[in-house]
Amino acid sequence: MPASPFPAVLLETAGLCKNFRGLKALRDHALRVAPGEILGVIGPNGSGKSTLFNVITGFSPPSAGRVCLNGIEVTGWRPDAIVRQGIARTFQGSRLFKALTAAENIEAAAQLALRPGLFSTLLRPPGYRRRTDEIVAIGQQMLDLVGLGKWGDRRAGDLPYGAQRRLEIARAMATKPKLLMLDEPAAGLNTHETAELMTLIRQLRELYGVAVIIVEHDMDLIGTLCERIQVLAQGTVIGEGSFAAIQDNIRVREAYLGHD
Ligand SMILES: Nc1ncnc2c1ncn2[C@@H]1O[C@H](COP(=O)(O)OP(=O)(O)OP(=O)(O)O)[C@@H](O)[C@H]1O
Repeated sequence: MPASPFPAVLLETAGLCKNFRGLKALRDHALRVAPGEILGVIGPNGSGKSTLFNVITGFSPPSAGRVCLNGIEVTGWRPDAIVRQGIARTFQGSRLFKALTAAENIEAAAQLALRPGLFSTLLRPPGYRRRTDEIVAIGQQMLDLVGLGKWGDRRAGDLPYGAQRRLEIARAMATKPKLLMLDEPAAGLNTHETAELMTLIRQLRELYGVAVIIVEHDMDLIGTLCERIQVLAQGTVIGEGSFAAIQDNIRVREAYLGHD
């Protein structure tokens, strides 16, 4: 694996495998992501990108290997514990609470990260009120950030599609992640919305120092935004480097770019 141009390591996977009965969806995966880095993961359909996200974020336990965040091994942890450790994600399809308002969607996520717990909710000890205020403030801050500041009271399900996708990112950011993982964030967006999305992702890194891993089929977005790209095919890493380097990589061309 080529060395990362960033010296520090935030996320590290090693020997990561995921088998579904006979199918090896992920084989001996290894990756290092630095704080604040924007990394793209690309590959043909079925190459293991979503499986990688699921294994890192605790939605699917790996068959072998390890995942470490800031030197702490989080392999096999529950998704909520991984969120509290500092990894947040979005999904390919929307997983918003459609009947809740935009603000409530974000506040629910902030609550998970701040962990008020049943005790606090029932007994409301000193500090409870402050924490509730903090959650509402985070919610508004995140809505403003993604351009939905005036839409907090709208039902999430009533928002236009592009706004729902931005709300998903706001919800993930409300957990104050060190690493944000976006699964096909530009899917279904038009050119203008995709450009806005790229600006937003850069802002998130600048304002919060968050590292971002993006799975995306939109090669313009990947080439414009990502400092480094990892390419998967049939669950295996077949290339890694700058956009120019992976375009020149013969294995990548054969497995992926040649299919355009
Ligand atoms: N829960 C599951 N049970 C069985 N097989 C699965 C499961 N999830 C994924 N797979 C298989 O694992 C392989 C990798 O799938 P994955 O969804 O990770 O690919 P992907 O690169 O994200 O694809 P796409 O670009 O189409 O989203 C595929 O062959 C898929 O059919």
